[in-house]
Amino acid sequence: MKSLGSIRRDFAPWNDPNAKPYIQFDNVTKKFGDFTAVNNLSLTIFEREFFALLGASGCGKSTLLRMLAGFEEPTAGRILLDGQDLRGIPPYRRPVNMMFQSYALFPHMTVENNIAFGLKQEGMPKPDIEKRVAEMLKLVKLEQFAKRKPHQLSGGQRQRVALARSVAKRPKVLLLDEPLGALDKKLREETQFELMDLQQELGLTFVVVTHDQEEAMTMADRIAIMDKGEVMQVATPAEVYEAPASRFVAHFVGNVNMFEGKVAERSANTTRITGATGAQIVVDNAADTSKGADIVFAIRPEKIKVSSKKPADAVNALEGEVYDVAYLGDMTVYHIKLDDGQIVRASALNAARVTEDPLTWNDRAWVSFRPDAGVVLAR
Ligand SMILES: Nc1ncnc2c1ncn2[C@@H]1O[C@H](COP(=O)(O)OP(=O)(O)OP(=O)(O)O)[C@@H](O)[C@H]1O
Repeated sequence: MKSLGSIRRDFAPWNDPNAKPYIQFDNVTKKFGDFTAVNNLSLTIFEREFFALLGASGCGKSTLLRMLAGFEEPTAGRILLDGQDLRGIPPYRRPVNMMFQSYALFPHMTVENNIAFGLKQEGMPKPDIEKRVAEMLKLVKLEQFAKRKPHQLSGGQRQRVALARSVAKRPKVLLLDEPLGALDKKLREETQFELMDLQQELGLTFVVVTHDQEEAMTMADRIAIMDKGEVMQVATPAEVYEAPASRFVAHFVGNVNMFEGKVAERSANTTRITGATGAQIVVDNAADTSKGADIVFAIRPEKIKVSSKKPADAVNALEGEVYDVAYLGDMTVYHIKLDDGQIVRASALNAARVTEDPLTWNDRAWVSFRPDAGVVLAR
């Protein structure tokens, strides 16, 4: 596959066969009574990685994090940190810290005392505490708020205090469970970038739990997509989006169109697929597709072009009718009902203010796409 790399150009230890994993989940199962929250899961995370656990509510992502922190023990399997089995090691003796949401700040304490709290408990000498707190305040850009109490701060500022408090002890690994959950969209996006900067500046390993795919895509080096206590795919955001391993992952992250059919013919480089109603498309060869096999071609909306006339040079062009148009400002989303009844979603960036070939409801339209614009998945 062509470069679907990490956002940090030179950081991809997972591709280096000699790189040693920092955190290892080794066939980990967690049961609560009869219920299996995490099912025989294996996963490796590297030092300095920003790793995201992404999944719907109840898929087991918090349970995984809590086992790493030491608040729960696995029912079976092992968790290793830097080669050491963590079983039996209490939370406070693990080089791991959990960042809780900002409402866990002490309301009666000033910002600086909130940040200093864990250091005092640890018995750090006073001058060292003062130095560390000053460093932390600078890091999260809250120097002028040191003497305020949490209720005198905005939501985003409180979040930064919570962050400063959790990194003050210099844990090697910081665990973040829905860290930006309490923030509104705009602030959330800003804070995502701040978190990424902070992680790089401190050289820490971050494991973040989120159910927000955009958040995971924005921040993480790699994402583990979870479902029902199992990992469905672990990959970079670009790989998860452009090369989803399964229909589940393709649907879970972003929008996707699925063309279902049987392999009609395979030539050197391409596979011809015939759909249920006889329409044919040509796609790049996928591994293991023999003639007659049931397959699905998954393609993202922005890879599909919509036009009023049949594009002369398109390998794949299917005709239909404009069913819906949604103008979103930066882009326009079309729903095209193909003549075989399938509805295709296509999105076009509104790069110019005025469109030359505007399409509207009930217009005849063509959708076209390249053979390499999507991925072939098993049905
Ligand atoms: N202490 C417990 N006792 C019994 N069941 C539990 C316990 N903790 C978690 N579970 C169950 O395990 C499953 C996974 O929970 P977990 O908190 O890991 O999910 P999650 O993916 O983090 O979901 P959410 O996004 O809603 O927090 C859920 O069905 C939950 O009800």
